[in-house]
Amino acid sequence: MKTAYTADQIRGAERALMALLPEGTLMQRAATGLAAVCADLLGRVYGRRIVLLVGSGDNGGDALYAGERLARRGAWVGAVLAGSKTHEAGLRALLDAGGRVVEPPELDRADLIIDGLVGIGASGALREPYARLAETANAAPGPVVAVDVPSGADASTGQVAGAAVRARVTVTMGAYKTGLLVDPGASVAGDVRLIDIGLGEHLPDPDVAALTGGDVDALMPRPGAESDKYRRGVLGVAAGGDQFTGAAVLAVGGALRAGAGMVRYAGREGPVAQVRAHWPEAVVTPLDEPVIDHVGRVQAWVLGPGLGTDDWAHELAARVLGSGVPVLVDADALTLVARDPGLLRRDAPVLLTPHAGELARLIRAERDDIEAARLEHVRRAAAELGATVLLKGSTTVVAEDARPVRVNLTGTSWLATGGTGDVLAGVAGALLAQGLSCYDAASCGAYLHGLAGRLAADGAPLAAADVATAVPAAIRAVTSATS
Ligand SMILES: NC(=O)C1=CN([C@@H]2O[C@H](COP(=O)(O)OP(=O)(O)OC[C@H]3O[C@@H](n4cnc5c(N)ncnc54)[C@H](O)[C@@H]3O)[C@@H](O)[C@H]2O)[C@@H](O)CC1
Ligand SMILES: [K+]
Repeated sequence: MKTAYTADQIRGAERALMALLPEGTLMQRAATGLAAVCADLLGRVYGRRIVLLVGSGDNGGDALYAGERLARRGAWVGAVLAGSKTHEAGLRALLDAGGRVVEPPELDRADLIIDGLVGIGASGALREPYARLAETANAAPGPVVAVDVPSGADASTGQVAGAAVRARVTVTMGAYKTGLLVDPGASVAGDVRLIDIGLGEHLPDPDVAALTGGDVDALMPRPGAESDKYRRGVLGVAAGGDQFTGAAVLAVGGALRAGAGMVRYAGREGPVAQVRAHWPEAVVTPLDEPVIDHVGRVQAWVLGPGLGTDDWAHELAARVLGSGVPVLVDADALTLVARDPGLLRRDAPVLLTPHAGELARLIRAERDDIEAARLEHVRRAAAELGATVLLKGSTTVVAEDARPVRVNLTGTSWLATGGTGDVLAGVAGALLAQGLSCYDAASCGAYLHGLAGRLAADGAPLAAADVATAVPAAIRAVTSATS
């Protein structure tokens, strides 16, 4: 599990550790790690031009001491002092090592820029002159290495309220910060390298966590000698309408590839014909009326992709949510639930899988506000709706009351194409039917779906059906990486 923490949590751990160590030890550890990453990025240190952006706090101190180390290895190092004050001992160390104080135009001639403007001590949008320096660094030809977090991205939330440094690499101290795993912070952080400064045992329970392939492998249900198709998990899919027949095909396709023992599809005439034609493996029940009594036993339902939002769909949603098994609610069913929240009053677990627009309707918020503060809104939704919520997007996040938010790191922008959400619903639904909790089914489903997207895209456009096809390869990849 890759775990991440808020600024306050990191500060608490740092205080506990600092009490045990001579003053300045942690900053020296941080600077050593930072200088090593910079040297690695440069390839050759001697004779290279390195410009430090130095803010008034300890983030600037880290940059200055790393600059000292690089200057001792023969680099030309200049520091732009941006704050009203400067870490004095750090500046002295840099000057003693042959470094110098320079003006911002030097940024344009740098082979490497180190962003030590602000770290976990930042509050709010970058003020001047920091904001302007961040923009200048972004426009300069040399790569930027951010110290701890890219200045301008909130360490605790990943929110970017104004200008922010766009880093090639972020060297983060002691532990990942939440804002490095969640967009937009994650996308300005570049490649994140973690420097161990010894915080380990002082860290509390994480704020957010990201599954690794090994975690998914450990959570994935596997058939045993005693398994049969019923015991492996039967998923019901109530999706598709006469208008959107493809959603049903894609959701069933995702489910069939993710290990369900059986997929039962129930729907109207149009999608029934399509599902039958694509998936002879699925057990298909045409519905004349919106009832599910004759569909057969299922261990979980996927409800909603392409279903429509008319009275018929509402009645079917009420029947499915009235069943006693876990239900994944997606797409049109989210619209139905937003209109009629009473549908969610049930004892069995619910997993909601909205994108930002759908979540906006569910919790009466603005879509843009949700995109800007994904963690805050997904947590609020889980608490208010009493459900597990998977918020889709450039970083997919999964919230359930009182658990760390799970962040998915496997996605690719190529997945932003029609129908991939239907496949995700099928994959996560199949995991629910196999007995995973909503929290695990959602986060493993997002992981496998993202990885399948990467495998299917391989740097080129993909169609949603390709993602479903690649799900077994994604499962194999997590298994072979850990066996
Ligand atoms: N505390 C520790 O033990 C360690 C801290 N380390 C470094 O120290 C950093 C934290 O240092 P600090 O607590 O001094 O805080 P920072 O250096 O992150 O920032 C605080 C300074 O920035 C200014 N500031 C805050 N928000 C601003 C904004 N929006 N625009 C412009 N200026 C703003 C404040 O006035 C203050 O002077 C970490 O991110 C890390 O880089 C590392 O050296 C590891 C050890
Ligand atoms: K920084």
